[in-house]
Amino acid sequence: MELNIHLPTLLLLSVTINLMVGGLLWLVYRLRDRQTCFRLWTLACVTFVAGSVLAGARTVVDAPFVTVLAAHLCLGLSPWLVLAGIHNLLGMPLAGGGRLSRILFACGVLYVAGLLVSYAGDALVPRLLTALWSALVFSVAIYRLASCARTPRLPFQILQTIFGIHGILMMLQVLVISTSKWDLVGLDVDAVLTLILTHHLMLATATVMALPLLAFTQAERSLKLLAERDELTQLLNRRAFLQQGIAAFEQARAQRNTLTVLMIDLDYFKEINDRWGHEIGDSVLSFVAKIMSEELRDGDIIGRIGGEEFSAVLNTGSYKEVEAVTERLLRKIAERGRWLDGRALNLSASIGGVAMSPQTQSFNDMMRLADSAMYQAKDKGRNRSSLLRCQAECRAWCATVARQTSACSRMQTDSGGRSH
Ligand SMILES: Nc1nc2c(ncn2[C@@H]2O[C@H](COP(=O)(O)OP(=O)(O)OP(=O)(O)O)[C@@H](O)[C@H]2O)c(=O)[nH]1
Repeated sequence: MELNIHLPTLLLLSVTINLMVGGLLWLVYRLRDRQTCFRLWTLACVTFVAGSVLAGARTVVDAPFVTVLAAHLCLGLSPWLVLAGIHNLLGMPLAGGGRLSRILFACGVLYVAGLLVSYAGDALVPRLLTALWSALVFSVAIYRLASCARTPRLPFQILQTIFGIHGILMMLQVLVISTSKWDLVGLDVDAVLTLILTHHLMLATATVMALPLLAFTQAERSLKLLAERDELTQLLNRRAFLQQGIAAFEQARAQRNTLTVLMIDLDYFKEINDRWGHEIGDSVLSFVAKIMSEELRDGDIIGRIGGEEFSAVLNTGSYKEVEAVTERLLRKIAERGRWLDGRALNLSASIGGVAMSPQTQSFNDMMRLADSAMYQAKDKGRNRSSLLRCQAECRAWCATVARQTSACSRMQTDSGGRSH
């Protein structure tokens, strides 16, 4: 096999690109609140460049301590730094984080020990050790990226593909080096290793270029979460809840499906605040949010739409199902909220609910009806639910709510308030 790859040129190109991308990552690190992953990835570029330069100096310097040992330590450290950056970005601990981290650490110790023992002898052994170590680190990186199901998936898949090809190449290198001693298949070992090195350099460059893409999509995702979540309960905030509720309503109408809106309000919450303080009040709100998240289904939309007011959109219009859900919610709140943080709080809630019907022309109609049903539950003595049952009843409610709404806007106008 005739290969016309001019290795020094390729090395120079890879070193230049890694230096440029490393510089860019360092700049991002300085500009973006010093996010640690960017510093780790900058160091990964630097160690990769250092390793490549030191290994390349082999032809002019006869000092294996530098051109083999130091070079391979740098080349082995580089993928590990990439992995450490990914861990930092995804918020996972690298050290002390379970069995996989311990195995990786043990393999790292063996790898360094192996280099120390072999660097002065056959040059292929350190190469084999570094290839094995890199393949292991890439496999762990693939596993880590796969185990956190985040959206958008694309940057994760790009990196996983690069790491996958990289890992396969490294294992191929291990295979070629280990069989080279016996010359089993008559391979031109140097040519094949040069080919592998060429791809290795290109993939290493592709990796450092793909990392910022991953970091930026992660940052965008965090911002989106921040904008649509209620800080205290981590449920959807009012704006995001309404947005998702309207979308679910339109979709249900288009597909001739149905859904139910629930309005949940804590009873006598002001007394809890007044008696135990706002901090306890806050933990009560988090407690109710937790119960709702646990008791409702994954596809249901749950939000905190006001102080002590929660709302949910359920993917069902069945009175029986909704009744079972509200009974379960009321029971859990009362049972688990009897004592909270060592205090007798005796929590309860009132729930109003309405299913989609010809009378509910918009999601806002449903919210209004569920709200007035919830007030009916309060009027009837609290700690109960009030669900609008049939179309006739719903029609009557719609008329009442419409009268109340127009009376309210009349009152606002009469008292000098502005109606929009
Ligand atoms: N701790 C805490 N309290 C809040 C928050 N938002 C609103 N509140 C309080 O919630 C209370 C709501 O009181 P009300 O509207 O009178 O309702 P209630 O006491 O639950 O009475 P009913 O609903 O009629 O049973 C007020 O004291 C608000 O200060 C919050 O984020 N944290």
